[in-house]
Amino acid sequence: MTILPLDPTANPTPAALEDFLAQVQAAARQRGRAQLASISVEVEALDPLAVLESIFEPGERHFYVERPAEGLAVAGAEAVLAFEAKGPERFAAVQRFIDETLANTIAVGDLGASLTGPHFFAAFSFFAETEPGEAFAAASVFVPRWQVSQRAGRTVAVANLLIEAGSDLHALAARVWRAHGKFRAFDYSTPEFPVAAGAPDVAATLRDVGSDGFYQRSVARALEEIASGEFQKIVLARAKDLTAAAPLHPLRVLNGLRQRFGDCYSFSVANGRGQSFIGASPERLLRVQAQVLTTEALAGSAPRGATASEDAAVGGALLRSEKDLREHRAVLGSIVRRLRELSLVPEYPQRPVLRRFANVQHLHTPVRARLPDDVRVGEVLSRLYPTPAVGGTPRAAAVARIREHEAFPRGLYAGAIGWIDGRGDGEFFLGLRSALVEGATARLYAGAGIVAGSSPEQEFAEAEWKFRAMQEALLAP
Ligand SMILES: C=C(O[C@@H]1C=C(C(=O)O)C=C[C@H]1O)C(=O)O
Repeated sequence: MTILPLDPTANPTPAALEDFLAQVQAAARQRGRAQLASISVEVEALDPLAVLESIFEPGERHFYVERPAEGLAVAGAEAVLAFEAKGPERFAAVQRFIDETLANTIAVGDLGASLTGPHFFAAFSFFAETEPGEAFAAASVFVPRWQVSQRAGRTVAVANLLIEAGSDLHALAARVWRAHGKFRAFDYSTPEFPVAAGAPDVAATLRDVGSDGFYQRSVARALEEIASGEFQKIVLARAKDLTAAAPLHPLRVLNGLRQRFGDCYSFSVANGRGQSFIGASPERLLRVQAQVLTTEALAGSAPRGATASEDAAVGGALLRSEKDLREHRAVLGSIVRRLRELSLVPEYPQRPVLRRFANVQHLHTPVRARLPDDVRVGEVLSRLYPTPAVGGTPRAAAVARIREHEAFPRGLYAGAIGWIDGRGDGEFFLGLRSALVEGATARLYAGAGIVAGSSPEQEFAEAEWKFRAMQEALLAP
């Protein structure tokens, strides 16, 4: 990425903007290929979710993620550039697309702050190949036309444009200028959306995907495979289909999720064809910031207690549960081993602690490592993913059985979702506690890790606590 030492706020006129675009166009002519121009400007406080909601159209592509506990929210919409890949090399293919694009990117603005410059929003499905008719490709990445983000109360608006040798700069400058004016004094009014506002949707139906007892039978079969030594751990999920009386608005559902799950990643990824994958995920896959990698093991689960003493007792039992500690160690051990394969030196505490969310509590161990300059986020992703938190151990043997034990294709459920920026920093979370929303229907997903000692009924119940977050958010007024 080339950074031009121009301050777009020092001389904020359409002519200055056109001048900058002319420099980018000169580079496009010289290099013989289109250049990405990226303009970042700090603006007055905006709520990125409200901005996205006010321009929401089911047919437009978008990416949204918010983690209120960290003061982080990012929205990006409309694709300037997009790329898809599949197969085992999909992480490398996406990283190559990003590197090539950045080699042809010219940016201006306050690029010292975080969440400035172009962001590549990416979603990787759980399996390296998808099935016909699925909503998302096995790997998809896009650069949005505009992006609004907030971190620690500071809001940045980014406009991205593709400039070709023959682009009409005057028209492009006028468009950015109009968008800039809009973000300076944002009008939050929202278009009409046919949602039954106010009353809870009593007409909604919710039913399990797969026949009665399918999940419990799958868990029983997986336990036999574990006993025969095929693998030690496998994650098996359930799905439920919800049909509402009126179309569901994914971003309004998100507003409920972010309020209730401040410590989770509340997200929405829209494919531009009317389907949005949304959720409130508790689990970071990785974050890379200034060459420091942060990841975590999150495995071993219990419900929340109704009173403080019941909650403490349930949490205490989880911290001592031999089965949950074994499950947790399998996840941690695999993360540590895979990071060492990249010659990293992971640091982590000896014992897990509890992480509590509104509906469920988990065993948690944070992991950190310094990342050498030449190791890219895509490389770490391809090494770490899928972690045994969503796949199993040993990885290949467990993952090979998942599809036959589950009644539906996973799509982005348990997938890797996040972004890589122009500095090579990035953040990815797992697509858990999630649903695929389309019109008035939604498919909800939740699963659990199966190890020796698991019981089919208990794992069914564990998924049920996890479903609760999305179920309540979707059915809320
Ligand atoms: C598989 C899911 O969650 C994962 C499985 C967990 C477990 O089995 O204890 C805990 C957290 C997640 O890593 C899910 O939410 O669908």
